[in-house]
Amino acid sequence: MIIIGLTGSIGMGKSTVAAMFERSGIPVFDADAAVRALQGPGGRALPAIEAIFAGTTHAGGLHREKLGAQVFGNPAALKQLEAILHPLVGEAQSNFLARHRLKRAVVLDVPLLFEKGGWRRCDLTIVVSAPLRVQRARVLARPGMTRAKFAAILKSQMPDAEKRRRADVVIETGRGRRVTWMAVRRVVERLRREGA
Ligand SMILES: CC(C)(COP(=O)(O)OP(=O)(O)OC[C@H]1O[C@@H](n2cnc3c(N)ncnc32)[C@H](O)[C@@H]1O)[C@@H](O)C(=O)NCCC(=O)NCCS
Ligand SMILES: Nc1ncnc2c1ncn2[C@@H]1O[C@H](COP(=O)(O)OP(=O)(O)OP(=O)(O)O)[C@@H](O)[C@H]1O
Repeated sequence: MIIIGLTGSIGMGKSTVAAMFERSGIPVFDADAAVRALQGPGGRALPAIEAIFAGTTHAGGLHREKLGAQVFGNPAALKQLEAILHPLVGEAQSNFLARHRLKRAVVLDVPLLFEKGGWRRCDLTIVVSAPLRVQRARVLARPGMTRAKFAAILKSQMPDAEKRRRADVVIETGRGRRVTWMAVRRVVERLRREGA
C-alpha cells in the first residue's frame, strides 16, 4: 500500500485537495475530522479537556472559540491539548489503515504531518500551498477569524516555505481549482503507472 501524506498550513486548501483525491477513488483519513469526533457530543477527549481547560466543554461538546483562545498563542497550553488528542488521533489513524489495508493507495490528511513526525510513515508527501495574500484573504473571510488569531495560528505551524522544501510534491491552490485538479490527477496517474 502506498501511503500519501497530505499537509499544508491554515487555509492552504488541504480539505479541498483531499476531496479531490477521494473523488479519484483514493480513501482519505482526515485528522481534523478525527479531532472533531473526539470533541463532539460524547467525545472521548472531553473529560480530559475539561480537567485541564475548565469551562471549555459542555453537554454537546466543546466551546471551540473558548479553547482556541486559550491555546493559540500559548505554546505550553497547546502542548497540553495535543498530548490529550494526538494519541487518540493516532489510534483512529491506525484503525483507518487497518480497514483499508487491501487498498493500493490511501491519503493521510494531517495538518501537523511534518511537525509531529507522521511523514516518516508516508511513501510520498504532498504540501498544498498558495501565496500568503491568497491564504490571508481566505482565512480572514471565515466567521470569527481575526488578524491576531490568524497570526497566532501561523506562528504555531511550520512555515509554508519549509513545508514546501520538505515535500516530495507541492500542489498549488492559488491559481484556480482547475489547475489544482490537474495536479491531483497527475499524482494519481503517476501512482497508477507505478502500479498503485
Ligand atoms: C483548539 C481548537 C479546539 C480550535 O478549534 P477551531 O474550530 O477554532 O479551529 P480549527 O480546528 O478549525 O483550526 C484552525 C487552524 O488551526 C490549525 N491547528 C489546529 N490545531 C493546531 C495545532 N495543534 N498546531 C498548529 N495548528 C493547529 C488547523 O489546522 C487549522 O488550520 C482545535 O483546533 C483543536 O482542538 N486543536 C488541537 C488538535 C490538533 O492538534 N489538531 C491538529 C491536527 S491533528
Ligand atoms: N484551487 C483551490 N484549491 C483549494 N482550495 C481552494 C482553491 N480555490 C479556492 N479555494 C478555497 O480556499 C479555502 C480554503 O480551503 P480548505 O478549507 O480546503 O483549506 P484547509 O487547508 O483545509 O484549511 P484549514 O487548515 O484551515 O482547515 C476554501 O474556501 C476553498 O474553497
